[in-house]
Amino acid sequence: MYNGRVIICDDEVEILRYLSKILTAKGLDLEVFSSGTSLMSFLENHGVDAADLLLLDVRMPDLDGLEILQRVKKMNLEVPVVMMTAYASINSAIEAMKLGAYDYVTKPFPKEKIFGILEKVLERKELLKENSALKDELGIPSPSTPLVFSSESFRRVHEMAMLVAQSESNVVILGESGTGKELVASLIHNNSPRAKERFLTINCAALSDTLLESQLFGHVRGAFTGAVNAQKGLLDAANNGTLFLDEVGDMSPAIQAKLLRVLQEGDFIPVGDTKARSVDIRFVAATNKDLEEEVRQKRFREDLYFRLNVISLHLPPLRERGDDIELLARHFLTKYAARMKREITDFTREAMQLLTSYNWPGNIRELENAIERAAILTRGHTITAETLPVWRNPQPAEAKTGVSRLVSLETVEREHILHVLKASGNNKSRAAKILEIARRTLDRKIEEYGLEDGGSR
Ligand SMILES: Nc1ncnc2c1ncn2[C@@H]1O[C@H](COP(=O)(O)OP(=O)(O)OP(=O)(O)O)[C@@H](O)[C@H]1O
Repeated sequence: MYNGRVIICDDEVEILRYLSKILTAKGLDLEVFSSGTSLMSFLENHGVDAADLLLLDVRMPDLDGLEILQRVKKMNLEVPVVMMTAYASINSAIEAMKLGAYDYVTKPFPKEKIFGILEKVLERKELLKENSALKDELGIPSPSTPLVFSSESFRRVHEMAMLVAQSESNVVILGESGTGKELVASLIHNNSPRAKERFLTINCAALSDTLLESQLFGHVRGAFTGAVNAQKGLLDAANNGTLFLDEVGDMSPAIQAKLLRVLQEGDFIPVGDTKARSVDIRFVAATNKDLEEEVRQKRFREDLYFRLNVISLHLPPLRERGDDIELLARHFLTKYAARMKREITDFTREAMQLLTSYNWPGNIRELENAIERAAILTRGHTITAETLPVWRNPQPAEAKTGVSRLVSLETVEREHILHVLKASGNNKSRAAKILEIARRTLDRKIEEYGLEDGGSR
């Protein structure tokens, strides 16, 4: 018998029946969904609700398993995700592993396969518990990724960040998606007097209001439907340390008001509680929105803006960082070649030329994905231009919109959306942000232009 909780999502009723039968027989608690959208609305409102495993079908008509996996990762929901796939879609399973899935099973699978995974997952949970207790005792700071740069524009930001780190001031980091805002926030923390304390992060755009509120402030038992146990919030957990508020510009007015109290009074009240708790936290916030404009439009509170924005850092987009493209490309090549145990050591001149002449709307994250992909596709010791297919054609945003190519506005829009979707690893939330349109608008356009299957129409 096992002691745990599993969430299952599959549109095939037979599979749901089979899994429900074998898992409940082992004493597991289940939460069952027959469509991706119903699972997502549950996750948005309740998080993973202390589940130990999420079993997710890859192919579902309404919402693809891979898209759900990406959203789960973006929401920082801590649950191992196991993808269930038909043999024919094994490529999606491999893609899922790259996106951070814990494992995958091919249908039809014997029950021993699922039990084997469950045992590993439950054992891992125990280990993590011990581990985090140990880390708490020792106060070990989180390890940080090295910042790679040589450009003058980034050197100035780095210098400023190191200076700012010494102070106790709150900081706002501005910059396009994927420019390294979170990495710079961790650099500030790791070089600050709080370095031995925790650095915690939360993405304010990825969570529903209710979930964001309870993640930040915590809640008492029974505070709302589904709050089976009391839960400490991130403000409690980050006490004496640094809290990174990613996409702060997307915070609702109600949560902005509650957060302002923390900044002004140094205390907060968990959801459903009556007593305030004092905290001492340094806030680093990031956004790719124009916060001043948000304040002018009355979407972001001015008082909160002034409290957070004591110092602001502006991260330049990759296309304005000159030599950094080559340096970063080499850095990621070393990283992924080592990870794949492959001896790939260089780029052909043509490949490097493509990399340095591209405009990188998804910035460093896009570059990193591109190099990882190229390393997978490369057979020899050198990355060739052929492994960078996205850039073999001129970019729609630039060259294709020139007068020499007389096409309709619709064609340009379709191509550009497709290009940004690819560049963002098919992450629609990120693509919508790059395109500066609402996620709903993007969904509508994807449907309109038939881009769901990668635009093969
Ligand atoms: N200077 C750098 N050197 C090495 N890696 C970097 C650098 N800057 C960013 N990265 C890597 O690029 C990726 C994106 O960085 P990060 O998540 O910090 O960007 P972001 O601006 O916070 O993105 P978003 O706005 O989408 O949240 C990460 O994997 C990060 O490790």
